[in-house]
Amino acid sequence: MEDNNSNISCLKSIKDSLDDPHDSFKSSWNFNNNTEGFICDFVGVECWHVYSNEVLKIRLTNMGLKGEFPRGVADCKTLMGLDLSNNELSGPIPSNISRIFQYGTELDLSSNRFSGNIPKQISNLSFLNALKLDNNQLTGLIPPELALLDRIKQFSVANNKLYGPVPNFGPSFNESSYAGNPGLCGFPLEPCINFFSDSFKRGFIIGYMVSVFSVISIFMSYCVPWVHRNERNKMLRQFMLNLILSRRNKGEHSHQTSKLVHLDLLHEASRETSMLVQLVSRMSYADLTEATNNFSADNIIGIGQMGTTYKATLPNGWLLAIKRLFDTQKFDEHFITELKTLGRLRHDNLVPLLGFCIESKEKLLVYRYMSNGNLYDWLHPAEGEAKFIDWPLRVNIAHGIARGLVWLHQNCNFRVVHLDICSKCILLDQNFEPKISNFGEAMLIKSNNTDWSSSFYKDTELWELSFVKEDVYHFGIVLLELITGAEPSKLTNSSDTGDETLRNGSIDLSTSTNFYDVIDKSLIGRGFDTEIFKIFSVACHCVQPNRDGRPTMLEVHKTIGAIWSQNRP
Ligand SMILES: Nc1ncnc2c1ncn2[C@@H]1O[C@H](COP(=O)(O)OP(=O)(O)OP(=O)(O)O)[C@@H](O)[C@H]1O
Repeated sequence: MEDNNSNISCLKSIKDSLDDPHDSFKSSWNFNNNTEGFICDFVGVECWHVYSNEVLKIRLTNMGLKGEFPRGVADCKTLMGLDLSNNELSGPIPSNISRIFQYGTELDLSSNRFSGNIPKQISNLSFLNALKLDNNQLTGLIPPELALLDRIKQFSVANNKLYGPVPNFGPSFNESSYAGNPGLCGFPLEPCINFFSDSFKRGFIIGYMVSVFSVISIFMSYCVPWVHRNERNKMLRQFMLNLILSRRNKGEHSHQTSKLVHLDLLHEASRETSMLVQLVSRMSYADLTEATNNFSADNIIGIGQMGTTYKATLPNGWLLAIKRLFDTQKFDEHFITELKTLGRLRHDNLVPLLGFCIESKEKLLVYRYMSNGNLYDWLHPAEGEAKFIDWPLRVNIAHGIARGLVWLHQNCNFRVVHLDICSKCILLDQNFEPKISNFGEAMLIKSNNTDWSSSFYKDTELWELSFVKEDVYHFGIVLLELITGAEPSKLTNSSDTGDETLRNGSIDLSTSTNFYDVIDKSLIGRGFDTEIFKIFSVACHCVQPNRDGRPTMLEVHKTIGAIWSQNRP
């Protein structure tokens, strides 16, 4: 009886909240009758059973209805389908949609005037198999969390004003689902790597950024004395050089300096927190506890410097890796940096950061699970472990890491330097595709940044030399590790202390014994020696002490790609 009453008050509330200029449904929704099942005769109402007041579907379509999303549907506890398409409804899609339409399987709000962002909470509608939001005025990013809707069969957001990457749904939808949103990218549309190649898209994004930062930049250009800015730049320049010099030592000074630079960046990044919340969903501690079997020791994948990583399984079968940070403030900065960098980046060669959780003292980062673990463990298997990756796979991995780094350095709307590339932070998915992880040391700037506090990053020479070439160096070490199978610490020492074998790329293969001394013995004589030597030469370029002489990641990526394709069909 209580359910019946709530269904009736649900329909009453919908009737009251909508403007029905052509009297398409209101006159038929007559609440004077009180017999069981009377609401089932209402126009657009379908019940579970004609003799009971339990609403199954509400279909009010093509009626010229005006008003906002009828939040009263929350009282229709048994509602599974809501079709309000082809009306003139406006305003936002409610952010508490997952409570309002808890058991919904079909939601059709297409061809209306709904505006604002698509709420990420839609991803909590776990029974949803049809979501139609096309032909509205929706803006912003499509929440990547929508990819968690594992029952979804129909999906359309065509003809809105959305931008950014499309969600990585398991079964992908075709282009028509996304058409008419000039800023969207990623399969089945143009790859996001070309996001800035189209002038319209560029205009769209830059317009957005410029509007946000123009006030700040105008103020800073005219009000901050030039001398002051110059001195500050000099100081920051010194910071960065110190940072690079001391980073190798991993000493206290390095930590202090990096902290100062990070604080500056965090200050800048904090302006965009609202956008980040759209990208990385906040997950509940209770759900994550359940998914890891109460953080059971059996679920531990590994223990790093910052915390313990657990394998987790969601009720829908999705596999996650959850990094539970040790309870110390020391890692707060890493935690935030990881969220603010990796959280907004989506690329095939970056590990997807799906969410985070902060509850009392707990800080957790949630990633997609990479079933082949990290590259380091494959190159340095424990005794008795039968792990081996052959040369073609190694080149493919190198090529993928380079591709990811090129994207970070040059091709996205944010320029990012990782600053901690190593074989441990290269994760491998089920196909051994490499995914860069661990962005806790990373730095990020907008590519059209005009903010004075970051103007030193616009000094291309400084940015390239201080940071980008640091990533190139670390990538070179990973390449050497792939070629030699040696521990990275050994390689770092060799190149820093002047081992000519590793520092000099111009080794003559026909005469040199050095090359064969250092190469991983298991790779020799399998038809790839010349190719290995060429990659070795690339690695030596990357690790040369003179930063100026190191190639860019774009050059490295092209060279590896060319070497790779020369010998393969
Ligand atoms: N998304 C993931 N999927 C599968 N395994 C992962 C994932 N993320 C991390 N791991 C594994 O969990 C372990 C711990 O990772 P973590 O990043 O904490 O430590 P690390 O890589 O040793 O780095 P550090 O010690 O610098 O923190 C590593 O063995 C790593 O391979």
